[in-house]
Amino acid sequence: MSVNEIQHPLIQHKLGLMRAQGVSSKDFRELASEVGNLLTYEATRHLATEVVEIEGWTGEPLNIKKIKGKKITVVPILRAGLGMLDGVMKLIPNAKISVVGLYRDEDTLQPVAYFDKVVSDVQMRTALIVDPMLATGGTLIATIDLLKSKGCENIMGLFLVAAPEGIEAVQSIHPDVDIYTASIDDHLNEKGYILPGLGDAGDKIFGTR
Ligand SMILES: O=P(O)(O)OC[C@H]1O[C@H](OP(=O)(O)OP(=O)(O)O)[C@H](O)[C@@H]1O
Ligand SMILES: O=c1cc[nH]c(=O)[nH]1
Ligand SMILES: [Mg+2]
Repeated sequence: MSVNEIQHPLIQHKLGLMRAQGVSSKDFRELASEVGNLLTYEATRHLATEVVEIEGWTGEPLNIKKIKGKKITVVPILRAGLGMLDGVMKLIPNAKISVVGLYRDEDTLQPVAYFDKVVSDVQMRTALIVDPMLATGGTLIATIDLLKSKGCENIMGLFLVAAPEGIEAVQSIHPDVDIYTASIDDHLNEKGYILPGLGDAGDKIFGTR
């Protein structure tokens, strides 16, 4: 498993704006999408390419590079993952989308699964899980369990913010999954919120509460 904290100035600048007290839902949503886009650029850096011959604009044969072999399915985790989805899809518009729905029980902090619609050929694809927050890791572990139970073997996750506790939990159970995040934050508080974190990302994206 590789854990990648992306230090790009654009990502750090945009994430900093998201952390401000009183940030509007409109700004938070736009920034979540933009950082999701930039994280996708980083996470796809190592996709294999192959050379194929085409007819170039002069009519002469020309060798170009195309992304090779395995295709991607993007896996947004409802609800908050939807806030990053359009930014991700702008870079990989032909990817299939596998939606999963889980929420974290506020008292037990355990993930509760309520929906999944995973593409039928997920075993032939790289899954790119998308969620703003990796806190205790329970939601991510449950999502990876689901994808693996359907035969998916290549899994990556994109997160705006990740807690060290959650990364460690995921690493101990799913050491093969690569993580890309804009920030590994400090710690979880007693309610399982990431500090300094972003607060409740789902509520900010959807304007609830
Ligand atoms: O790592 P964990 O401790 O499992 O917590 C992370 C999960 O919590 C948040 O979702 P939430 O339960 O708030 O659902 P929502 O997206 O519907 O707001 C977040 O978007 C992750 O899915
Ligand atoms: O800090 C956190 C932890 C879980 N879910 C969130 O939205 N924020
Ligand atoms: Mg939430």
